Amino acid sequence: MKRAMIIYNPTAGREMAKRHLPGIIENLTYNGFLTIGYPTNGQGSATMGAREAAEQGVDLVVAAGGDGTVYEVINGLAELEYRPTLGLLPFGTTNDLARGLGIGGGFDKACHTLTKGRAIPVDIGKFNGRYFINIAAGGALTELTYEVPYKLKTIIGQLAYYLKGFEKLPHIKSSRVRIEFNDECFEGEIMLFLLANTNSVGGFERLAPRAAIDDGLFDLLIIKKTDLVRFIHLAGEAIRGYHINDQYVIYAQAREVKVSVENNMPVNLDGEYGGLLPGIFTNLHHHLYMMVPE
Ligand SMILES: Nc1ncnc2c1ncn2[C@@H]1O[C@H](COP(=O)(O)OP(=O)(O)OP(=O)(O)O)[C@@H](O)[C@H]1O
Repeated sequence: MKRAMIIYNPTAGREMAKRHLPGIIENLTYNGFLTIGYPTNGQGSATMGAREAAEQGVDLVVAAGGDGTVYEVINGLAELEYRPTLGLLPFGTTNDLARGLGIGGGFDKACHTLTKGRAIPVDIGKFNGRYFINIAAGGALTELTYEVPYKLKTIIGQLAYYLKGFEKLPHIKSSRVRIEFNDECFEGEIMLFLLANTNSVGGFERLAPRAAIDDGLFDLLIIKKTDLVRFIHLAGEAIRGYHINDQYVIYAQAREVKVSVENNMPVNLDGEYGGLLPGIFTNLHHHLYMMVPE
């Protein structure tokens, strides 16, 4: 029998993971997996669980939670020689990665993907010794995802992020950066930059139109300094995917991106705090195997 570990965050999203756990174990067991559940109990817990699973030679590690749980699991696996296949059960608030990979459509479908889907090689990103799989970002508003308390997300879901965004919007500032990618270099004031590994970022689905999780490249977006009105207008364009040709936007694809800053700038990795700039973002091509729908 193969072995699976379900690393579940009981506090993710509307706190549904615990309720579904017996059904998940039943489903995996019927499909030939000896399955154990691993509840997370705070920061770093999913990382430890994933490491433990790999050391035990488990075949499939399932991140059952939101993007933050996936991020922690990736960080547990990335530096190991033996890396089990990764599966997702999207129980979080936003579930960007799951949406980007077409995993969803209800609990039964997501479970079906774990046992009957395809295992594909996927890229992950590395930044100053940390790893991410969906997005890395810095600058205006990018810190809001890890500033929203999880209790608020449990009560009002994604609205909690929007409220925090509105609260911060009037105070956003530009930052001076130097961003090197391919043979190009941008130096100047920006509102934010973003590196995407899928086209599902922060609930937007057209932000990084060419992003693919297995192409060895990040989609890089740099939003240059604008006034608030223009910035809000750009956000509206981004929902429809019209932002790419805007004069304030630089859009490129790159395998490695180096970012230097004048003042310390925090980095958001998959919605979690990912340390401070400066640093280099590197795409690790086909570093993991993941279960995706057939
Ligand atoms: N038992 C726990 N109690 C409180 N926090 C926890 C617990 N287990 C994990 N965490 C924290 O939860 C965060 C990850 O949450 P996760 O991303 O899974 O859900 P979410 O925030 O609701 O969803 P999303 O990221 O998709 O919006 C991490 O910061 C992690 O440290």
